[in-house]
Amino acid sequence: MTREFLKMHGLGNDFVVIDARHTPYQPSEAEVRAIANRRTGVGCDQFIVLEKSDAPGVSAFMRIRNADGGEVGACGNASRCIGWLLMEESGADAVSFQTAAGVLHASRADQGRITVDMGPARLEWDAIPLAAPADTLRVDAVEHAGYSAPVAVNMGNPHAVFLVDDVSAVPLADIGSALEHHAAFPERANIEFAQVLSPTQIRMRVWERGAGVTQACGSGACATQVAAVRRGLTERKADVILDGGTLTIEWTPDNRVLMTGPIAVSFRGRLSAELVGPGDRVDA
Ligand SMILES: N[C@@H](CCC[C@H](N)C(=O)O)C(=O)O
Repeated sequence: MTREFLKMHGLGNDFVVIDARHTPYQPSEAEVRAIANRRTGVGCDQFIVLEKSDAPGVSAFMRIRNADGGEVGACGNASRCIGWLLMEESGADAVSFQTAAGVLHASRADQGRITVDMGPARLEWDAIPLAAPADTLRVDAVEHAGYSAPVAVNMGNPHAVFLVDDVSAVPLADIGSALEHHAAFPERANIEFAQVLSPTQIRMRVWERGAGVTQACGSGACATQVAAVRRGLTERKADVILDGGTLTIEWTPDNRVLMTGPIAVSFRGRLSAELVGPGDRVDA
């Protein structure tokens, strides 16, 4: 038998989710790329594997891989999806689970939405990480195609947020890759362009590391709200409007970043035999 998967998304940022809590599954980068391929595979922005965790007080471990196969520390939209799955399974209204970047806490919010405490925003240059010491409020070393001095924030993964006057004018697909791979970011970076509409509303577009332009990025929305508060542009709680919909983000005075938004299940399926090597098949 091949592996069963669940296709889920958060505001159009979509995931193939595999439950490997009983039968371990660690596909190679090439295998993840094949599954994520929208023409020949299932198609997704991120590939999520739910694994067993022996850590106290957590329900599972969430492993996150980008469409390019690389493993990363955070994915806000998938965290809401996994939080919801684990709560549905247990019947609880709150759950904790582990990621490579730390333990996350998810809970039910209004209108079927899910809140995830995405943990602290890291703002030190070497936590982003940047290649050299710099003020993360304006990283002057970064300049490309007329866009410069982003705010750098680590939300378990690296983000560079450019605050601009007109986000719709940004040629994101043309310049995203060069910024992701800028020499200032030794681990590459997720790139956000954001326009503050009011003290409680931001419009944001994203180029994700390892995935390109996506409909939404939860950790990117968190980084954007942190960046806007740091620049004195928004209140502590604001709506971040992405191409795929809206997330409410609150950066608390004790440095927790709370993200609230919807989740969706698209369909359940099985990976075809070509996408799963013989060694990774599961018993019927
Ligand atoms: N879509 C995600 C972020 C996924 C990881 C990111 N591309 C990275 O490389 O760090 C989100 O919703 O946060």
